[in-house]
Amino acid sequence: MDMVFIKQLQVDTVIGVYDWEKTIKQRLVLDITLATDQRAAASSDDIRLTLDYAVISEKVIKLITAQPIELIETVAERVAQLLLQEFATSRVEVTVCKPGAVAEAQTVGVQITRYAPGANS
Ligand SMILES: Nc1nc2c(c(=O)[nH]1)N=C([C@H](O)[C@@H](O)CO)CN2
Repeated sequence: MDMVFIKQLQVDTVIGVYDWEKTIKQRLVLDITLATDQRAAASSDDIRLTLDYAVISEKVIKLITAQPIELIETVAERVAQLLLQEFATSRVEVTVCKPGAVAEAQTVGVQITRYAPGANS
């Protein structure tokens, strides 16, 4: 399957479980992959026939920064549902990292895969 991907999308937002986290912005870093058949876009050289990674990035940033969220699991799920609802894709993978969360670790995070209704899982 062909893929459109976005790597290391940086989003500064209010994220976290603890009270002290609710008054500051912290960085999240996302990797996103969307399955899509690219053959029609490639043969016609027409962006309207593929998934525009710039448009996707903009919508994801807007969604995440719209309101405070506690868990990065919630971020991952909301992003996956947005992508499945608004873009022509059968399968999405979303990784959300919170690099500042654990001082002893390079990064921590969650990764999910979600399918469009009717797509093979
Ligand atoms: N699985 C998760 N574990 C933790 C989360 C989270 O979102 N998912 N969040 C926190 C705190 O907000 C933490 O990042 C503060 O440093 C702890 N564990």
